[in-house]
Amino acid sequence: MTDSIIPENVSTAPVSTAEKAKSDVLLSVEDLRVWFELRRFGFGIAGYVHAVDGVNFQLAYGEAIAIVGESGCGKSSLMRTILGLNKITKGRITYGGQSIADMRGEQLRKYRSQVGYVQQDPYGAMAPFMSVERILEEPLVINTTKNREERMKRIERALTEVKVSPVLDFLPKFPHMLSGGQQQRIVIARSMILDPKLMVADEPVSMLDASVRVEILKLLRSLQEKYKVAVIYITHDLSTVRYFSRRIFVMYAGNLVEKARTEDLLRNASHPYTKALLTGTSEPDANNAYSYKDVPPGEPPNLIKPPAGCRFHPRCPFIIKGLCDVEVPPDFEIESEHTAACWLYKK
Ligand SMILES: Nc1ncnc2c1ncn2[C@@H]1O[C@H](COP(=O)(O)OP(=O)(O)OP(=O)(O)O)[C@@H](O)[C@H]1O
Repeated sequence: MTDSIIPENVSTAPVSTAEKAKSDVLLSVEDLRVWFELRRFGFGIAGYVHAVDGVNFQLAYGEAIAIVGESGCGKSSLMRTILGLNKITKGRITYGGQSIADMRGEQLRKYRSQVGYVQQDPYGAMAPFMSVERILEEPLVINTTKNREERMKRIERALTEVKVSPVLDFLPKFPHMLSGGQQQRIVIARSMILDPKLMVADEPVSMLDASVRVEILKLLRSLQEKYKVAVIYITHDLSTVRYFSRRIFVMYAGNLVEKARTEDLLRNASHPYTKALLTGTSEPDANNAYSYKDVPPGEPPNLIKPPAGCRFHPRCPFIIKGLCDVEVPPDFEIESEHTAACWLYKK
């Protein structure tokens, strides 16, 4: 185990409630806003892209969640901010109780070593001139595993965990010599090699052949369960999350509009946008060829000037005029561990 910046006595057991005791919370995102400046040549700031705009959630030790939403809703901006790559405009992210914006030097290095990252494009994620051995050895060298023998043991263990075999055959290979699925296994091995407490997987299977997607998701799931690593799985594809995460957060135009346990969200989707997403999710059912699905028309809003009130109101078939187009809806409780930011659920 690498040096931890969080107390060692903290439980890594799977969680059962969303309202976690403080000591069970690994990551807390509080009223997070990430706005990107739009610059006009020579005339300063012309406006802001409100990519993440008031996001709140807590992630427990060892918990797997999915953040689902269509392209441009702010998923990657949220993920990059958690990784410390985007500046926080407002709000806070804490890890083990410490604000990541306040971390400096050694503390920041330790935080980064405890957060694994699996990208969408495995080939782009690896230096093409480095062998598998060097790709996996580099984080160990940077994070002061001085002993070469120890490094090799960890590399072999990581490759065995991601089911790449025979291990020794893969060590001298370069990324272009591997299939897409094998490349993603190496990226996963690299993300796990420092024994992270949190892994962020950004569309990890969307660039892979359909035949290997399930295998890679199952692998991530089994590593999550075995090592009790918390996972944030980011995807636009609702059909893949049901096999993966304990909770689903639905993101629309910079906001999390619905949060629920996976089975509750699929059984009792409440926000009109979630319903639309589910309607648009294809199931491998031959009868679908004969059915018509009524998906709400329109496009996601421009995040430079998002609509007032609920951001989904211009597309919503259930709009309450004078309310939805004026006031931002808070999270209303639908059932235990299930909220929807929609005025339809005001008591
Ligand atoms: N560095 C940046 N500067 C300016 N605007 C940005 C920047 N990064 C993202 N954006 C904008 O923020 C909004 C959200 O983008 P983001 O990539 O987070 O969405 P996404 O849901 O991950 O979409 P995708 O799946 O297509 O990557 C988009 O309008 C995007 O153009």
